[in-house]
Amino acid sequence: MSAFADIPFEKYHGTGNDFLVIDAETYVPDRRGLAARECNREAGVGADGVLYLALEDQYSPPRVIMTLVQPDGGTAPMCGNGARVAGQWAMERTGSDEVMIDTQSGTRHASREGDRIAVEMGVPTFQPRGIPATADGPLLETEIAGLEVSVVNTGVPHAVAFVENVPDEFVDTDALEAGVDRLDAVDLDAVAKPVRHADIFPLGTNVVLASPNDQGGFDQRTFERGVEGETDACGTGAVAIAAVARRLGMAESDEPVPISPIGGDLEITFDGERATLIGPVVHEFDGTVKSTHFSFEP
Ligand SMILES: N[C@@H](CCC[C@H](N)C(=O)O)C(=O)O
Repeated sequence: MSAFADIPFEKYHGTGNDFLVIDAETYVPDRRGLAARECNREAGVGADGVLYLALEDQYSPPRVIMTLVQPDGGTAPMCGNGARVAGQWAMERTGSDEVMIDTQSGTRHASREGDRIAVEMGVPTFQPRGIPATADGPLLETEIAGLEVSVVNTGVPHAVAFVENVPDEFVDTDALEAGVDRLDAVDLDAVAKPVRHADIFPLGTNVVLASPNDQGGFDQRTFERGVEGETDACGTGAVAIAAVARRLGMAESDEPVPISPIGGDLEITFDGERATLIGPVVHEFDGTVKSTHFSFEP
């Protein structure tokens, strides 16, 4: 018999979007409680979510079933950076340079591309039913809760705003005068929360700010649903920026789109409408956390 068993985890990040990875075979009696406690950056290890990964290495290529539990205790149907982490994790275990990742929003192919991991992300949808959003047609350059956004689902919903359209009341003008970039001067919490919770989105949305940069791509900031705050990167959000930029004629349709979140550099490529997310993954350290429930072992 043991109380509060030790649960092994591995800590990874993809361009700063960080996760505790727990083998799904490990008995975790309270996944919701563990995520709430251990994602907290003061009281716990600190992370943007907990990835439960189940490896099925009898297949070729190997498969991994991915479940993301977010700090609010809920699960998300997809996570682009989490899928890149899942790909790296499964490749480390199997020696394979490609794996299939089963997510709640579909099966995704991941491969090693030099020192980066690429995940095929499917076709972004602008149709309201697929967002989901209560609207008669695609929401493009539409004002929602005081912000002009274009809305797309890239596995999860994203409302994408270009920084020049953020109202001045949300921008720190002193910071601008001191030379801070407009994207960095935005009060993201203040501008994003009303959109994140707007009635038009029955399941809520993530909110992404994009700013054209010198590399022919976009700098990114993201307010994430489930984290309920800003993260250093968001893979589905990066794909959302690229998809919206192509749709609005702000990016070449045949060229890779470089996206730079706070935590590093990502690249989005398209095969027709099908997007692929490419970027680095880092295995940071390993450890154990306590289970949140008293547990009995035989
Ligand atoms: N960080 C993720 C997205 C995770 C899900 C999101 N917070 C949601 O609830 O929709 C990514 O890299 O895509």
